[in-house]
Amino acid sequence: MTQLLAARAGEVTAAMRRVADRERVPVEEILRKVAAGTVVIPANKNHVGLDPCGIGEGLRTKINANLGTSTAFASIEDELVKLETALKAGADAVMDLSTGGDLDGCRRAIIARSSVPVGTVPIYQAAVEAREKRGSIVKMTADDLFAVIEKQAADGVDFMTVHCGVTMEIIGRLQRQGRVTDIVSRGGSFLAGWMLHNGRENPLYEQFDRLLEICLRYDVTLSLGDGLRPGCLADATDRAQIQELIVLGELVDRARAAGVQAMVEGPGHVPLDQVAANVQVQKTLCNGAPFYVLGPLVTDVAPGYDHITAAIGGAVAAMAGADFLCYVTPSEHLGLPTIDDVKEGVVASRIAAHAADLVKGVPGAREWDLAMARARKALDWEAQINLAIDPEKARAYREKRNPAGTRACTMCGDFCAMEIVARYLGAERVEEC
Ligand SMILES: C[C@H]1O[C@@H](n2cnc3c(N)ncnc32)[C@H](O)[C@@H]1O
Ligand SMILES: Cc1ncc(COP(=O)(O)O)c(N)n1
Ligand code: MET
Ligand code: SF4
Ligand SMILES: [Zn+2]
Repeated sequence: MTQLLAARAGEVTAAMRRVADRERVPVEEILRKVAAGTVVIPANKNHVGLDPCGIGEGLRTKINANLGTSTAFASIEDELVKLETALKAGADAVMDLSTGGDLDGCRRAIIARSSVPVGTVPIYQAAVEAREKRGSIVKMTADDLFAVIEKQAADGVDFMTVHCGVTMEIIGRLQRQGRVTDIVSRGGSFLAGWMLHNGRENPLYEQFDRLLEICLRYDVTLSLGDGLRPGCLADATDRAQIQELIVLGELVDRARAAGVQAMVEGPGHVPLDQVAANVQVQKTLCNGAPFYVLGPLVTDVAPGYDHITAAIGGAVAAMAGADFLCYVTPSEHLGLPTIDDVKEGVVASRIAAHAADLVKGVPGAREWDLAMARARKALDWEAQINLAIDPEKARAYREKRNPAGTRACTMCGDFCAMEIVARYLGAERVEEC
């Protein structure tokens, strides 16, 4: 039974109890929201060692770190170090997006070592294998694709990105309307290429029930992919993007009816003044399904700093109701991320999520900031470092720029505002400065 079917039957699962504990909300609320489909708990029955995590309405905003090999960098060991780095930095979920080397080995190693939910995009492996075995991606068969989905589900993948909304009709609309960057989704590009070359409809759309049957058996959560997301500000919120979202909304209904948990993926490159509208439209078209956004990146011109462009968009999106932020690292648009990029990406994304949680009334969010403010006022450096979102970085700065034992910091030195005011205003009031 899936979490969704259990919730609908009124059965509180161990995963629901754990999510309720972690979120500090009553388990009845989790049960009600899982039953309604506005919260998902991606938890494959075969993922041993998973600490269940809830994503959706009213819960802490979650963040995902993308990992995985590419053709140029195919070392599993490197990706396992990135996994450790992402977990230590506070990622709530990870995705294995490998396309190079031993794909089965990499995925299995990541699942075995990950306490957080693991996602994949099965069309990647299907495409890589079609090229190896049949000479080209377009020679992939629908059965090849479903065999990969079944294998990854059996391995314990908790959520899968499936670009079911890339249909012939929408590709036609995209071509007629014209775009600057056409299709930037990797999975979307594989499917569109396959469909146009073979003159056939998307098998993930055509055989959606076959997909649901697999997800039902393992309790894989569907992450309905945005194969037609905009790849630049100029293409944002266009007809193709919105029509795909309409289709994804219909598929959410079908997934729920079948007892399969579903969330929906969103953009991408979006100007700041369209971010909230994108979230609102997703929420209405998809009947409150959790929204999983890539960024959004609010400008196209900052390669090397796209963790920042994405954090700006992510904060606004989460404030408007997005539930799950996919990190973007400083190496986006430039190359496969390094270990340092993974850390920077996770922290930037967590800052965006927390900034939104502060104003969404998420339990515990304001208390964290208040504790930091009190530690700052008390010039309690140990507490400030421990409360920091990235304690390692905070400690390094404190040590680098202050002689040991300094009470204030070298920003103001002898003229520390906190110290001066404490003398005249605070409990430690003394004679004179
Ligand atoms: C959809 C998102 O996935 C990222 N992405 C794609 N493949 C990988 C990988 N192997 N490792 C990390 N990130 C990846 C892209 O950079 C994009 O931001
Ligand atoms: C939020 C989000 N969106 C999309 C993808 C898949 O990537 P792609 O569509 O490029 O295959 C992803 N992993 N996460
Ligand atoms: C397929 S990797 C590139 C993804 C691209 N940066 C995007 O915006 O979606
Ligand atoms: S990130 Fe690089 S490889 Fe991926 S679509 Fe953009 S240019 Fe191509
Ligand atoms: Zn991009």
